[in-house]
Amino acid sequence: MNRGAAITVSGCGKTFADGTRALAPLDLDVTAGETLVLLGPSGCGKTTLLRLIAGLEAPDAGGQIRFDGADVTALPIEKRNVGMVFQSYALFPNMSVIDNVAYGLRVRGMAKAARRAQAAGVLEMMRIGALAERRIDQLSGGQRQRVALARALAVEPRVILLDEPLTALDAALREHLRGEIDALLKRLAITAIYVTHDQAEALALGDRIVVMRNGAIAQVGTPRDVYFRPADDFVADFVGITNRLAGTVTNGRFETAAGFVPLPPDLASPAAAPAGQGAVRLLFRPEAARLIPPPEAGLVFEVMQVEFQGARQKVTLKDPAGARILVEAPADGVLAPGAAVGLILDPARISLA
Ligand SMILES: Nc1ncnc2c1ncn2[C@@H]1O[C@H](COP(=O)(O)OP(=O)(O)OP(=O)(O)O)[C@@H](O)[C@H]1O
Repeated sequence: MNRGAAITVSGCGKTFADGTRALAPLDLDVTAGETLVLLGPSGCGKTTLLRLIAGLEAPDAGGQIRFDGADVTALPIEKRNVGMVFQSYALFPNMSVIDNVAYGLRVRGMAKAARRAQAAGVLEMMRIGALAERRIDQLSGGQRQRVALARALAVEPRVILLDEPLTALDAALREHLRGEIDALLKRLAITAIYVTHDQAEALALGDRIVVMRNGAIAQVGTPRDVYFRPADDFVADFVGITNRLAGTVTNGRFETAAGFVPLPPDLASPAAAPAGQGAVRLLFRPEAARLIPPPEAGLVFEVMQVEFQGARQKVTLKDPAGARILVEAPADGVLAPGAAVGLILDPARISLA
């Protein structure tokens, strides 16, 4: 069963009263039931976009937001059937856990016994039933965030909006809760929009990721798209380490100082060539390359540095023009600085810029 709403954002920009332009007018389609992550550096407009979808903020004139086709632009948050979770929890500190979770149901006029039963069910689902009668100020950060999530889900929203919900927690707990949230959102098949500046969180949780920059959308894609086929340098650098080789595209091959790379058809066609032509750059991630013996390779590099990490090793390589790249390889082969190595690139994980 899919109980999530499809969301359409059309021409929604936001300029605040003081003249700050937080969002340029943008379009975005969120599929019913998906988890969409808004990823980007501080100040890029993620929270503003989330607040427009929530109904906590109105878009500039001309913007429109629809849930399952129905225009909700003029509706306040309480009429949109959305649940929200914030980094700061925003719980009532001196109320019990179960009263916090039942709060939204009380506001909707549900009778006491019924709302407590429904809240207790959600607490069980989140595996914090034992905390029902505790006060919020007696809970750990991770427990508070579970309560905040339970409260958002208790009203059975069709959309859940999460703004950096794990940022206040320590690394181990963050990763653990991330897994729980992921499983929960998939099980409920609710539409979720999740704001974060943490790329690992975005890659792990998102069905799709919207990478934002300066109030605009830089790229929308699956985690694999965004990671392996970043739309531009900004996306490539924001979402991990990227190698860049300078060269030219000729006859379906990328030619560079270290040799050549055969291009897959979608990159070799003239239509795929970056604007301007002439010199282009080939982009790939450290793990998209495999080391092989030089005679078998189109690309040959010199080993500069090897960092042994147990199962894997990080190898810094230099091409004849002096450009450096970083490759991650299994640690089974011993590499000596100064040696020549061949490189083969996974055609599905390279891009041109
Ligand atoms: N109420 C407001 N009045 C004026 N400017 C605002 C207001 N709210 C946000 N801004 C500005 O709009 C821009 C986008 O802010 P927003 O909070 O959406 O960014 P963000 O990507 O969520 O950043 P962060 O991760 O730091 O929360 C910023 O320059 C911010 O200072």
